[in-house]
Amino acid sequence: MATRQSIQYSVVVPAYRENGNLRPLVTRIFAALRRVDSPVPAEQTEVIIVDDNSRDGSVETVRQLQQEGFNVRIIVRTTERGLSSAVVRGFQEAQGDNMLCMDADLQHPPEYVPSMLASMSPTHTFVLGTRYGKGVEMDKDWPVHRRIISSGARLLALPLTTASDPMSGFFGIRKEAFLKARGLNADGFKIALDLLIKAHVAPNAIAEVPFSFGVRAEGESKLTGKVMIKYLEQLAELYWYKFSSLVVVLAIIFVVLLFLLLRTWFGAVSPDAKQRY
Ligand SMILES: Nc1nc2c(ncn2[C@@H]2O[C@H](COP(=O)(O)OP(=O)(O)O[C@H]3O[C@H](CO)[C@@H](O)[C@H](O)[C@@H]3O)[C@@H](O)[C@H]2O)c(=O)[nH]1
Ligand SMILES: [Mg+2]
Repeated sequence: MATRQSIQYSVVVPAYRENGNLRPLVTRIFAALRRVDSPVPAEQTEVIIVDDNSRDGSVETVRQLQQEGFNVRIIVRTTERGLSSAVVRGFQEAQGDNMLCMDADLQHPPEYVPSMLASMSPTHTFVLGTRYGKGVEMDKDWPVHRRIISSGARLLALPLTTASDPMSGFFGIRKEAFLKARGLNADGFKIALDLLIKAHVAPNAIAEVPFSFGVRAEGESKLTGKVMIKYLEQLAELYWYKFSSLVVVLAIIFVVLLFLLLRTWFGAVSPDAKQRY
């Protein structure tokens, strides 16, 4: 097994009740990394599952995978819940300088992991798996209502970032960029968007990798109406985060202009007023 120092790449997987998906996920990730043309060595890569006390056999599956020689470990949280906070926890625990986040349910193809990891560098501190790139399409079985919600959510984020798919759950960030982010909103599902803004990732520091978003292999989605409301709250916070200084500057300009206008107006009126009395 790889030594602690040799780990350069960490794959963080938030997971809740995903036992059935963990074995195919981990074995496919390492199979992709062991290919001769992989740009990233399997020995320098670890997989971290962040599970919220699913108690569905996930711990036993990971233990079995470890015995088979896979560099995978599982963090079981018992007091916290939620996708974004699980990702943040995984990034905090990661040993690699290049950290990738992906879903457990195989909607993010494990075969893309090597190229996603290799796309990160000191100049490209963020890699984004995008469903809106050239030549890719959402899986044809993806429900229409999810496509509509996804497009609406993307539209609302347009003023915040130039990234083509900031809603994506398939993304990576370099450790040094992650450490710059302050006050992350770890509620909800859209941690990539929060990181893009709060780690101050410049547009030219984002590498985009188009991929086709598949359908869930097993189990069910945890994206509920509550998650969508949380997204709107997160957007409001990010708009304020990004534009509040602009609002303050505009308010100051407005007050100064108003003051000058009133002074000119009263200055012009008062001599007449004196003459009349
Ligand atoms: N630890 C933990 N993991 C969670 C939780 N909720 C969800 N997850 C894990 O997060 C991953 C994504 O959850 P899904 O429930 O499969 O989400 P989705 O509807 O497929 O949404 C995905 O696609 C969206 C784009 O349409 C993304 O915006 C979203 O982040 C996610 O990647 C899965 O591995 C799931 O087990 C939680 O409360 N805790
Ligand atoms: Mg899913």
